[in-house]
Amino acid sequence: MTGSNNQNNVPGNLDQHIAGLGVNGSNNNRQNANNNNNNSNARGGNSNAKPKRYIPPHLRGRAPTTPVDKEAALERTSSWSGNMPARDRSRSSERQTPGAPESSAPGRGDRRGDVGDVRGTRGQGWSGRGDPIARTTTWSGRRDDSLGFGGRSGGGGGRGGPYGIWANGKHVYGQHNQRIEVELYGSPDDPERMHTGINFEKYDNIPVKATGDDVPKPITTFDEADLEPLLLENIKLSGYTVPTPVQKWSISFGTAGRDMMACAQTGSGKTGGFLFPILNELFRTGPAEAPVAEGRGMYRQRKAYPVALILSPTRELTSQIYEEARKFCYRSWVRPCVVYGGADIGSQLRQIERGCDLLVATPGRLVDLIERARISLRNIRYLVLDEADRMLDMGFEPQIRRIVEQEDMPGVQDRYTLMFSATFPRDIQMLASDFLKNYIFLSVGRVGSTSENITQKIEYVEESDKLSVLLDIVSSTETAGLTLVFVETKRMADRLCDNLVTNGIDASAIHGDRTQRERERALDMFRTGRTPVLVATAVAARGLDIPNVSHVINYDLPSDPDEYVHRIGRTGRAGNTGTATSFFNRGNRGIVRQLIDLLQDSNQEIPGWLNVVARESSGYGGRGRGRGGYGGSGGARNSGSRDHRAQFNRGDRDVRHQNGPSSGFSGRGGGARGSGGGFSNGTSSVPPTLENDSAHSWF
Ligand SMILES: Nc1ncnc2c1ncn2[C@@H]1O[C@H](COP(=O)(O)OP(=O)(O)OP(=O)(O)O)[C@@H](O)[C@H]1O
Repeated sequence: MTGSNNQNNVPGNLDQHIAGLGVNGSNNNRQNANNNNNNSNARGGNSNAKPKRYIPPHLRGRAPTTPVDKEAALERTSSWSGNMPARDRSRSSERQTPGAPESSAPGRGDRRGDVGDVRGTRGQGWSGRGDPIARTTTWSGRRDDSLGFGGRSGGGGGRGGPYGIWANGKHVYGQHNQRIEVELYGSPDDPERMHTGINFEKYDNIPVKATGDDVPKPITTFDEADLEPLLLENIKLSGYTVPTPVQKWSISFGTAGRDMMACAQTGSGKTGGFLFPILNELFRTGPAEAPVAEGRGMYRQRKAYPVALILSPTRELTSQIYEEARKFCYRSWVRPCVVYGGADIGSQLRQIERGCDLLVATPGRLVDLIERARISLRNIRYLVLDEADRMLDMGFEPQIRRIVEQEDMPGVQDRYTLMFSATFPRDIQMLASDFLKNYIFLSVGRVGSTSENITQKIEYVEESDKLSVLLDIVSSTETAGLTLVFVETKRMADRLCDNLVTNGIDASAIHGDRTQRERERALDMFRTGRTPVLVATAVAARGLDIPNVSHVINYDLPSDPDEYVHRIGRTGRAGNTGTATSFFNRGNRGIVRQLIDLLQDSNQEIPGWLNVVARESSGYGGRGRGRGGYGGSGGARNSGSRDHRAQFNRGDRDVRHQNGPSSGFSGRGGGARGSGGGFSNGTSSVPPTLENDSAHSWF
């Protein structure tokens, strides 16, 4: 695809090697990019010619919708989002080009404006997909608030509304509501809905290991799992027919009442992995006892007492988890709620007041609300740290300790704690143990490994050539779907986005310096295909689940291999396939060994030149890590560790053989190295053993 493809197996020392790769690659790439621009291809053209507009595959052939006045919609949005600063008008790509075809999928930003208008007419229901807070406000108008805010029972169920209640020790379901069902679950042909891909069933071939005392057996199917009927119904409405491995195990751990630390590959269903066991138990057991009222008079009821708390590191991921929770809480007594920074706190407070049983939050906003005495954690029975390794690294750990240890949350013995991530460095595992009791460590695939659904390419590209190569790639007709481009700095994200727009590519940018409104809008534009290229910083690296992302490009490679795993994991989700291309040059030598480990581990092709770089870069392995997990001159990948307790030889059991009849192992033998062949076929009779595993240098 690019000139740098020809550079494999170049002999010579590192500098010659790199210099040669850069020069040749750059010329070819420039040439290619220019050719592409002159040809005015699928995604762009030169700046003089009118660019042909790119239409993502899932929107092709659909009738354009009536254009809407987006600026007016944005203004309406301010009715709920408070005093947001004016949008940066320089992001020309995020405004619809006059006369350009409108996406048939209505943008969330536009619908959000409508929702803002609807808010004053509670109880009428709606079917848009706007702001979750505004939406909940509308829904929540049907609750019987006289019952207080402890989160036990709304009045909706009893009056034919969509809300369930808990009454006389029984779960009384709310009524079906077709509009809400369409809004929550979409329709089968909804382009914004994630469809499982051809490799979904192969998740069962991934080796699973659960270690700890008395590990219960996993469930095999949703139907046989003895799930609460309403949860089962909602799972089916969501289009899930078969549980993914992490769900099979976590549901059984939930039933057994065990804490867990679960590590499973990106896009393999970890959100359901923590929501299902929690909701199953909540649906079965009902709400907590009402807390003793605090304060007096009208202020008495203003504090919420959630029973489940899910903490996640970014606003967008928090919002996404909340959307997932809404699907599975439908018609139940459990009211999900969301709070995160950057959004209007007044709306969030009103939402909380109307009922808050399951709270999804970013740590900063939660601390704010605790300080305002609007949330108490004393009723918490379930605590989830999603992206747990991130939540416990240096940036978040003090806030997490404060929330979990220094407020009124029940202690570790009196709550269930669940931690999930695709990566779990050993040092963070050790730290995490402080928050868990007698937990089960679950690993689906190797800890910190990438999904084999992602084809990983490493291209040698000098800094000065990156833009040309990127233009070449995003302009290529081979590239279908949405493309997510990661850069290291916020400034670079803006600059690159502008460069792409100048070159006729419809792009938007997301990073921490943009207002929340701008961030959400950029994400909406991307999700709906109106700007099929999104330039992002690490803020979009973890957890985001956007259908049709077919290509992730590391314009700037991260220095942390775990960050690499999360970034490329935005594609190749739910059994779909995807491609990740990373630009590598001499500035990235610090990650070369870990990168090779990751590529080997998921049976990817390793360019010959990368091995040469690795050999000649020994000594770079320990540099530039963002946290303490990757030290050492050899640069051994710490995240490859399994359960860190194993080193103490405390009798942990390899329980992979309990994986159920439909499972089986990948047949990768002593790991993926050298075995070739993409996703394993599951027919091998040689499951990996502890001995095989320990042959890996990074265990
Ligand atoms: N059992 C299932 N059947 C069908 N689809 C599923 C199932 N479980 C999850 N999915 C879908 O798979 C996609 C990925 O799930 P999810 O976002 O939970 O992955 P994840 O493991 O948390 O990824 P990440 O590590 O990136 O956070 C989602 O679109 C989700 O709806």
